Amino acid sequence: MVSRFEHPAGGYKKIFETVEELNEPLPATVTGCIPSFIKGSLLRLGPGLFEVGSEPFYHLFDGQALMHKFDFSNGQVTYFRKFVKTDAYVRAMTEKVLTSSPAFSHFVTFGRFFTYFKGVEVTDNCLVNVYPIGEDFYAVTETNFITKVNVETLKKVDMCDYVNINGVTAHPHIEKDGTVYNIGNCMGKGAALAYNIIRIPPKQKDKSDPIEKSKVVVQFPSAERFKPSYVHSFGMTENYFVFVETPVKIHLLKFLSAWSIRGSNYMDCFESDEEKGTWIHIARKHPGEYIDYKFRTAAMGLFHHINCYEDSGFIVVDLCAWKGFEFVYNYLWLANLRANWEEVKRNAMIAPQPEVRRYVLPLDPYREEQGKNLVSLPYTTTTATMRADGTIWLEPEVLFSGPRQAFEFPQINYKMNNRKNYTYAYALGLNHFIPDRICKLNVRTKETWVWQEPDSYPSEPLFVQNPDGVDEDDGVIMTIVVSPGAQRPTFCLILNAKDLSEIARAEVDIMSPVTFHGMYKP
Ligand SMILES: CCCCCCCCCCCCCCCC(=O)OC/C=C(C)/C=C/C=C(C)/C=C/C1=C(C)CCCC1(C)C
Ligand SMILES: [Fe+2]
Repeated sequence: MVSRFEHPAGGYKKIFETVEELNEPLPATVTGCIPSFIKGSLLRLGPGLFEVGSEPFYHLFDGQALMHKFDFSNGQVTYFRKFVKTDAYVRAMTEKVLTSSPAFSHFVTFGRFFTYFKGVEVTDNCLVNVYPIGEDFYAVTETNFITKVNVETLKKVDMCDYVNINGVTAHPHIEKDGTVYNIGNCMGKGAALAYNIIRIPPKQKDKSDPIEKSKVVVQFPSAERFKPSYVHSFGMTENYFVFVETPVKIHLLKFLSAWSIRGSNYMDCFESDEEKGTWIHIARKHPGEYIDYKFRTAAMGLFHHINCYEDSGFIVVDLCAWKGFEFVYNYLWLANLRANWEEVKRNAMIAPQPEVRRYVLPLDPYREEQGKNLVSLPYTTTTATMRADGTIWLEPEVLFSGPRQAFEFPQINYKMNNRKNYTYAYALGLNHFIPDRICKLNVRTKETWVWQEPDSYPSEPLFVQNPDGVDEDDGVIMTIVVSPGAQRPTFCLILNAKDLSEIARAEVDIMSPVTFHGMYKP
């Protein structure tokens, strides 16, 4: 599952360049045969504006949110994109005029692009993901601001108006009835630091906005009094929430002062705890109740959970880990990503290394004597051992490991197998942080499949189930690929999820930048 390609021509630099939005959809050229069940839209978010006037943004996550849409109807495909008209975007466009003024000497990535809320400035630049709440769709980042969209920007919503939270992740779990669960930092407001799980109910019979009925269902305590960890996603089984508290910490003082110091960047708010390792917490879902088991493991970075499920008194937690305590975002400066290939490789040599891992958490950890492995699931080498101090030490099973070859931005057949003992995971392959292939992993046998083409840069692979299918991998993978040297450089690629063979592609004669996350809207 490692990359077959080197990228000496540096074509990947183009996916970190500014593009313009469109005024109307572009028709795409289709090759192959689009499956008849693909009738809907592929929606994706990412950065689209990487500078303001002559002043550049510096970090991958600073670019202004651009929403992409491929529409599928009767085998015909169109492509459309629009910047989300957030306050951050409007201010960037205003600054664009200002930067031509000689009085404007120093551009501040962070301070200038954050909007005020209750005395603290927080960004609404929703470049990370899009997901449904009730009958609406929201473009999101990781702060308290989410933006209602239908490609056009509809309205900005502040989650602080409804729940005690300082941000929510871009990775909620959504149940079959539309109930949304999410997690976010809760920085005090009279209480200790914590992480709150919130629940947004599904579409309401009385047509009211479900967001108004959002509730905190359970709270995880913070390992450190003044330094919460950065949280990007969480796990959810039938009956439990799983929260991995990594050593990447938000330094609160720096966080609060960052807004008032010119030249400060949100990357300055993070620091790594080199000693604490990783704490894994669980909580019961119905009713919400924190369970004070002290699961501990070695330091790791974590952005994306793959899947979590219960099996015979255990919780199985599969995730895309990054070894060690260093923050991977420190390697995602645009200067690093736009560097020449040899330098890109050199940077990735010293960065944390990726690994797909399985952890198993015993739900009854006190039944065995100290020092014995508590995990008795027959299909995994994972261990959990009670120690004298009452902590339970976890050792993972490695499901996939390739130095500097990440299996990241993972997806599963969420509809059929989320929260279940599943077999297949799909992901974007990162070659020294450059996205250059689509991967599939059988988490039981560790068998792998790859789709890859020279000088082509795909994005997160979304799984869409064949409605007539029975197997977990009866369906297609949809991804947006950018091939900068091609005549039609952007295309939506549809792969057979069984073996990652190509079914169809819909190409447009326009360049596109990188996208992070998105969804298929039937
Ligand atoms: C698609 C390919 C990209 C190419 C390179 C990728 C390399 C990736 C390597 C690891 C995986 C990383 C996954 C990251 C995925 C993602 O989508 O990240 C986007 C995250 C963003 C934009 C985060 C923004 C966070 C903000 C604004 C946080 C604000 C906050 C604080 C700084 C402290 C207090 C809380 C609050 C307000 C949330
Ligand atoms: Fe993410």
